[in-house]
Amino acid sequence: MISVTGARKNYGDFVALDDVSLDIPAGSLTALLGPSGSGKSTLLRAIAGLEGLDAGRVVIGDRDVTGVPPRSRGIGFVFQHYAAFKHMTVRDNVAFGLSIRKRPKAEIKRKVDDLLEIVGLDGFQHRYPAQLSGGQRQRMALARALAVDPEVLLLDEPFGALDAKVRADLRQWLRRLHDEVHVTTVLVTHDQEEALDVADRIAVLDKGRIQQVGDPVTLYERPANDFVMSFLGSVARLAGHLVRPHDIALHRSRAAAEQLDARVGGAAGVIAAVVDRVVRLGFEVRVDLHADSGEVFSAQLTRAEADALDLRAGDEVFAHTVEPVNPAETEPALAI
Ligand SMILES: Nc1ncnc2c1ncn2[C@@H]1O[C@H](COP(=O)(O)OP(=O)(O)OP(=O)(O)O)[C@@H](O)[C@H]1O
Repeated sequence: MISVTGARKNYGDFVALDDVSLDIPAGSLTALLGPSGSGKSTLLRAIAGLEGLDAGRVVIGDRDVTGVPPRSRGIGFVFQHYAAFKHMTVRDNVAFGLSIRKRPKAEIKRKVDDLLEIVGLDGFQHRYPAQLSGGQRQRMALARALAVDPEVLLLDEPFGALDAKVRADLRQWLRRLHDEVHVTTVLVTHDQEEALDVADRIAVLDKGRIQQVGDPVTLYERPANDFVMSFLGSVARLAGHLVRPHDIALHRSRAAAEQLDARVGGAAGVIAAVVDRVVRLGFEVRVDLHADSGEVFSAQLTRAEADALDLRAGDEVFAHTVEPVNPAETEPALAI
């Protein structure tokens, strides 16, 4: 377990960490998620000891490491741009931490072979970093960080510089790697999809404060505030209420909308709106609308729902939110 208690960090007048307390369970893969400047890197660097705190404590396992230098904290760290030793082969880069600790040669060989296999670089040991792709280099960085058996693995946007497809592959790979090695891992990301996809716990930060901590489903379905809700997925504003686009139901008839809205107890009432655009996105269909009040919003329907409604630009519809008190009582909101 990692415990951060009452962490404060100021840069001049700017408050980067504002009384942050966070427990990170042993063996978890926890994401620190937030927009640029929210303090997530500062928090990670404080856990690593790369950043001193103005106040607060950091405990790793049963050791208070607050004043302890990074090299003695039992951590492995991977940055967005991994600074590999360019003149060393992949093998020597991964072995580096073990070599300087003067571990026996046979042990180093065994360990490096194992790690290269785990990170999928076992035919690449004799290459130099310049001969690897960006994704391979980050995997080498992870192998190197893991080589010294860290108690904690700290990752600061490790896939941030890679293109979307490689990022998506690597986060799946990181998830599998974590399931295999179980080292307590903290991942900094500004990408909600990455956090939801890979982490078993997410701490959402904004303006140097923790907004909510929980598992991905809880954060998505029961966000603590509007910030968390907006940051974890797309939202629409309907009569002043923030709702997920897939929690908006559309009907052709006002009476049907009112009847269903009364049944589910929707928060926003029934709103007359006009369809601006219907966009098919694979299995889902996004309907862009504007209300009589001028409010612009989007609803997300399944293809079957959209086909049944057969909407075109210019059509009038009646929208309400589907926020059932008891989901068991709710029928699919599609009475036309
Ligand atoms: N050494 C520094 N000197 C002054 N200000 C700093 C320093 N390091 C960070 N900051 C400021 O502290 C705030 C938090 O920075 P931090 O790097 O923790 O944010 P972040 O959430 O990781 O954002 P990003 O995703 O952009 O890296 C930012 O506004 C940043 O400008």
